[in-house]
Amino acid sequence: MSHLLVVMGVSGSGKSTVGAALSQRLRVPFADADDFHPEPNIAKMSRGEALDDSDRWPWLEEIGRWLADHPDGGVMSCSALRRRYRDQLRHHAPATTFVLLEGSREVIERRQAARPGHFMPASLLTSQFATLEPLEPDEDGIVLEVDQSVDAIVQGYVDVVEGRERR
Ligand SMILES: Nc1ncnc2c1ncn2[C@@H]1O[C@H](COP(=O)(O)OP(=O)(O)OP(=O)(O)O)[C@@H](O)[C@H]1O
Ligand SMILES: O=C(O)[C@H](O)[C@@H](O)[C@H](O)[C@H](O)CO
Repeated sequence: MSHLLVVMGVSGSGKSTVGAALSQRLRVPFADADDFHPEPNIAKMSRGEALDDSDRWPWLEEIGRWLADHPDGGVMSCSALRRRYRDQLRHHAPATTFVLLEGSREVIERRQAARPGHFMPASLLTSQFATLEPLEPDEDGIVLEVDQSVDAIVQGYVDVVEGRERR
């Protein structure tokens, strides 16, 4: 079975950390959507301004192309906060599974505060939570709670997928 995943969620939910760990466990390539942002997007977030749909559109096109280029499997860490962003990615790569890292504002805020030197200011967390649209029933998705170790989150993914295969 091939694993083509987008690890999604708000800033600080652990997308980069969990995405890298999942790619190792599944032995598939990893990429981080943060590395695909054009410079003006990084500058905007660094100023404490949230990205809007028009900032995200060309960036999501790049992410979609990466997914389409990895039909045999891959893990991409990408916020993918809105349903229409996920639709845009699925347009490029329909087989993508979205893994939502879900956590309380309290836990995620604490982790962001403890993370040194990242361009994303903690002040944007309110807009990140406000923008996040949960996975809908017709989306291929898995929700994992972030308030556990990275190994436990990875194992949670494996357990869900193995459970699906047995059915
Ligand atoms: N399960 C976990 N347990 C403890 N700490 C974690 C866990 N997952 C991530 N962290 C830590 O929380 C911080 C945020 O994680 P990470 O940078 O992976 O989030 P992110 O969603 O990729 O953020 P961003 O989108 O802003 O880049 C990091 O310092 C990371 O080491
Ligand atoms: O859609 C968004 O608002 C962006 O992707 C942000 O979430 C950042 O890229 C990232 O999470 C930085 O920390």
